[in-house]
Amino acid sequence: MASMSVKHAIAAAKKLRSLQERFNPGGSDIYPALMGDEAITALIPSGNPLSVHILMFTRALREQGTDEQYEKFGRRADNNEIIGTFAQTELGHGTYLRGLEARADYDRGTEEFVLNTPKLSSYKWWPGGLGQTCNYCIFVAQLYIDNEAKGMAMFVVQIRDEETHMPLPGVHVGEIGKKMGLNGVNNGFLGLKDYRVPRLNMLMRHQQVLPDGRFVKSPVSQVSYFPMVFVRCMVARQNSNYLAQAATIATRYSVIRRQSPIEEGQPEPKILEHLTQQMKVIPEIVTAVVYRLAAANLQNMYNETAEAVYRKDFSRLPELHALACILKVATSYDSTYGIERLRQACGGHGYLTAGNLGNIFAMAAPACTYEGENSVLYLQVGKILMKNWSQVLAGRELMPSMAYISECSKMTSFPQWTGSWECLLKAIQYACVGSIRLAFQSYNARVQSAQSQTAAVNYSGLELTKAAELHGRSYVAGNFYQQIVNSPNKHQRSPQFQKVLENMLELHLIQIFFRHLGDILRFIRITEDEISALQRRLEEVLKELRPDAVAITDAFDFNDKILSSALGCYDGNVYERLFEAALKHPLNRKSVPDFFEAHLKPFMKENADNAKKSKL
Ligand SMILES: CCCCCCCC/C=C\C/C=C/C(=O)SCCNC(=O)CCNC(=O)[C@H](O)C(C)(C)COP(=O)(O)OP(=O)(O)OC[C@H]1O[C@@H](n2cnc3c(N)ncnc32)[C@H](O)[C@@H]1OP(=O)(O)O
Ligand SMILES: Cc1cc2nc3c(=O)[nH]c(=O)nc-3n(C[C@H](O)[C@H](O)[C@H](O)COP(=O)(O)OP(=O)(O)OC[C@H]3O[C@@H](n4cnc5c(N)ncnc54)[C@H](O)[C@@H]3O)c2cc1C
Repeated sequence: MASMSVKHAIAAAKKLRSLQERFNPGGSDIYPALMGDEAITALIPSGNPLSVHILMFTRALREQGTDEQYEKFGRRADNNEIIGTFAQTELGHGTYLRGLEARADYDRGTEEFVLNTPKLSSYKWWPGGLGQTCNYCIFVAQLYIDNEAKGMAMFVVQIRDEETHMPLPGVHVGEIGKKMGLNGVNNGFLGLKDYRVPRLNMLMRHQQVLPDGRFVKSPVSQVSYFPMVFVRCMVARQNSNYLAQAATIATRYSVIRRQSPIEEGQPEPKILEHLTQQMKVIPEIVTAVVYRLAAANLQNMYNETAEAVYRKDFSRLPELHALACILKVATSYDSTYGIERLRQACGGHGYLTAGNLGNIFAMAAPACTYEGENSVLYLQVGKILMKNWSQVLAGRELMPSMAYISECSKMTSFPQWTGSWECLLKAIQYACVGSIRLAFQSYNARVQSAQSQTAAVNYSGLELTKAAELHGRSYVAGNFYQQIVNSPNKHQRSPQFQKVLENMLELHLIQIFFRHLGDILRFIRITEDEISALQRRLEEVLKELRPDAVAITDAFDFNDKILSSALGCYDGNVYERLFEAALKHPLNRKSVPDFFEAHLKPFMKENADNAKKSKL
């Protein structure tokens, strides 16, 4: 599987290169490469072994290396003359980066770094493509000068000979084993023993080690985390795509499959006529659209911040970090749960490999873990919200994406309930700010009682997580509202199209309201009649969107090859394709399976003989 994936990935990368040269000749714009990576990944159901090379290795060289280091390594990496990965996680540590054990000791005598993974737990473990594909990596290690720890640093390390692909002396590298999915990616392990690299192999755009061993600290240590921020932005885009693929499959299947009359004596309807089926499928279509728009916003913000960082302006880094964390978490959680809901909506056939929903789930699910385990990132955002609440209490302005927190903090109570979109959006924001206030009371009480920040974060973790989750909901719903109601190009839309978008906004806001009704009722009084009115509107908007469901998912424009699903094929010949796939199963090559003579027949005969004996 790994070699097939590499073959496909290389073919697709070549295609990508020719597209780039045509649309972006000689340019360094990474965006076409990402689209290419997305296309490559989508075409290789077992995952793209070049993803981390494209998304992390090449970018780290460009963003963390000096111009000279880019010329020496980055250009060859961009041109796929060398293939690398990003080796940060270890067998013993993934989240707590300050606990990483791999070390780089500077030898000023030879102006080299001596790299070691001192224990088994120090081995790099997980990096994509590390097992067999890569011949280089970015090796993340704790930097030591005269045995004094200086923090994390990144090193360009060649791990295999460029001609023979043999692991170099001092390198122990291989595949970590079978996974739930993505088995074409050859995630690998890497051990280094007294492995020497020249001083100039340490990426030194932001921090330097001078020949005599003097250390020049980075102006902002967090900029070394930038490669992770980028992939978190990409995960938001990629996982909204996975959800859109699954929604397309389940929608198409739901208008082909007929089951169970709704009225006695009537013919069996398409299953999408059942209201409960609409509630399983249509909100997921809308969620895919909502996150795709949020991810596009985040990508623009990433590009602006990356340019600023390149100019040594780090001012927007904290806001990008917060948004990249919250969107990576929200998109990966909601897409993973949504794809499973869509699989269940396809009944038994949803469980068939030919439907491909299981594989889409297996591709989407690890995004809840890689690039920052989701609950750790929720806590990251919770900590940032605590800092921002202190700013609110001090009367200071907040970053734009958190401005609503200031506005809500000035409200002494929630205004008269109207049930309008603005009211629903404000209710989610108001509940978020209420949760932040409660979390801050707990957190601050702990800090005031002399608990350390990390301990206070841990013991306030549940409330911090809730506040972070509601902040994500507020941001995503607010972004969708702005795009639908206040977009500058709204007047270029046909009235029919605008109506479909407004129906999607209505569904998203009501769905989020009901999902967080408990959180909202803690801070806002809403009557039973007002809640029942929203229930009616939910049922109504599902009915309104039902005729548009297929057109919206067709607009995602996934080729049958990308969906790779007998349930979601464009021509709708589901049963024929299911049967065609079944007949291809190896067990159907013979009428009598080999195991009959070898196992089944003797087993049944033994039971028959025993039965006869027991009658005698
Ligand atoms: C086409 C699209 C395809 C997309 C699909 C992707 C395919 C590729 C598949 C897989 C690739 C996977 C790669 C990986 O998994 S790489 C390894 C990822 N590992 C992590 O993300 C580690 C997660 N751990 C953390 O983030 C840590 O908790 C930590 C780094 C935050 C460090 O924690 P700690 O030392 O405890 O520090 P603090 O929490 O106190 O933070 C310090 C300070 O720094 C700020 N900060 C933290 N992180 C960042 C950041 N990323 N950017 C900017 N700023 C950051 C934090 O807010 C604190 O700030 P302060 O309070 O103002 O001091
Ligand atoms: C498919 C896949 C691809 C990957 N690709 C790469 C790659 O290319 N390069 C790379 O370097 N890494 C890669 N990784 C590794 C990934 O980054 C780590 O798995 C991730 O950072 C989580 O770390 P961990 O696995 O050590 O889990 P841990 O950090 O051990 O987490 C285990 C549990 O402990 C909890 N926990 C940990 N710390 C805290 C805390 N402070 N507060 C509360 N709870 C906490 C977590 O929430 C989680 O529930 C990949 C992983 C996967 C699954």
